[in-house]
Amino acid sequence: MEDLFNKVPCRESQLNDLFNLFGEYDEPLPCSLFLSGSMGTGKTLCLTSVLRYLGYKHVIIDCIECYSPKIIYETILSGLNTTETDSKCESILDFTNALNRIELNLTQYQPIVVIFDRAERLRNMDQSIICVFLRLRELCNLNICTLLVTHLVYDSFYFKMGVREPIKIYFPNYNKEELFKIIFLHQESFTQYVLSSHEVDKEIKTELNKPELFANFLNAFLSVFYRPCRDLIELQHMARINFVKYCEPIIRNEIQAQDLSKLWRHISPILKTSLELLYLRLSSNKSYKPSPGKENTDNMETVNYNFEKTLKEELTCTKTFAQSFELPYYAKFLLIAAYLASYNPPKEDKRLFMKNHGKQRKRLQQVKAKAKINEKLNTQLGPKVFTLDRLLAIFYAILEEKIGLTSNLLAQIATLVELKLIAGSKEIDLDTAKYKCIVGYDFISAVAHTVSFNVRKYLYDFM
Ligand SMILES: Nc1ncnc2c1ncn2[C@@H]1O[C@H](COP(=O)(O)OP(=O)(O)OP(=O)(O)O)[C@@H](O)[C@H]1O
Repeated sequence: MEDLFNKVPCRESQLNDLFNLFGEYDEPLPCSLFLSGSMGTGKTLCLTSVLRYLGYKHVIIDCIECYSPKIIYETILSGLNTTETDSKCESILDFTNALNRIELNLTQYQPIVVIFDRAERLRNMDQSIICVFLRLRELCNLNICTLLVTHLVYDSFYFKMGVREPIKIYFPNYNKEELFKIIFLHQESFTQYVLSSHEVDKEIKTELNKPELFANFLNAFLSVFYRPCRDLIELQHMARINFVKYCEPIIRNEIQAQDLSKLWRHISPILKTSLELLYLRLSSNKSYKPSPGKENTDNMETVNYNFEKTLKEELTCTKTFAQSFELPYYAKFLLIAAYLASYNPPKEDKRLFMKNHGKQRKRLQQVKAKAKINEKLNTQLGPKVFTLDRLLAIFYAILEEKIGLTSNLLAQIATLVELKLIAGSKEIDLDTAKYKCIVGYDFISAVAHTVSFNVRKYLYDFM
């Protein structure tokens, strides 16, 4: 058991609670438990470690994957390895009947734990379902315990009646010392990660393997990252990236592993820059490499500067900016439609967006006129105003699938206005609303790229 407590540090009280509640093999389990705490606070880890240690039968239901009651019932039954898996289980009655039938196959007091991970999703289902799960013990004769695991507090689960209050266990966020202790557990894997991407001689390898080096780095790292981020998973990810950078001057023999102040001066600007990348998970292919000839310490600042510049460029480039909005699928098409409406003359819409638009005769006058206009491209003249019905017409023309005009769709136009990607009124009025798309070509082509749409093909300027 000591081994388990060492593997899951800083969670002694929660582990003890779980051990006490689950008790001995032949003792009755509590009816239901409620585990809450922010993401990455070790809820799943503690629970699975305890259950594995005790050897209790358990089924984990991910409420995102099991999105309907039927799938939940069937996953529980198949998780219990019963012969009932083939039979259909459509309702609560079928489910409890099936549980009562399997009872015969199990030893009478065999403990069974059913875990609902991301249990907040259960709130979207019929209220009776969650009530049934919370008092499953009473509905069948099994020694069964239901466990809800969620990042919400208990008060966010509204029940009307018929609920037996579960026993609650709270997982608070880790403080700085605890985060240090947990990340430090994986010191070896961090060092292996550095060694896997660099060739180093034996002497340096010994230096890199020293726990003191990693401890020093982690202290420096947490002094910068602890304030803006408490998420263990993100911290581990950022620490992994930055530890490589911390070790690089040591590998290049530019800084001694013991020279803490030089190492701090080297890593502190890099840490500050990578703070801006928290949660972004940008591609790390552009990681900086010193160009040949820049191998002494004097050039280190230039290297750092270049690295910062690359990161800043990546952050400020239009593509990253466009993607950072994370627009939904139809909103992207609405924005593209708005761009096309702003930069194409309305009289060309028929030719651009309709399949059978008929032939257009080219009169000399027209050719001349076009040549004249082309001197000033629409895309350079700035956006023109368009009406809502024109926007919707273009939207439906460029969208291959046919979807209904719902209030959801119209609300997305209001969102685009709110995000300042389109200028206009937030009130959607088919008769009077006028809009203007205010994003540039680079932005729209980055957005269009994500939905595999070629904007150039539909722009009058490029015809
Ligand atoms: N005390 C700890 N000791 C060691 N590792 C930990 C500890 N707490 C969390 N972790 C690690 O953090 C990661 C996330 O933990 P876990 O999945 O248990 O969190 P969670 O609270 O269940 O998160 P979520 O709500 O997102 O499911 C895992 O990789 C786990 O190993």
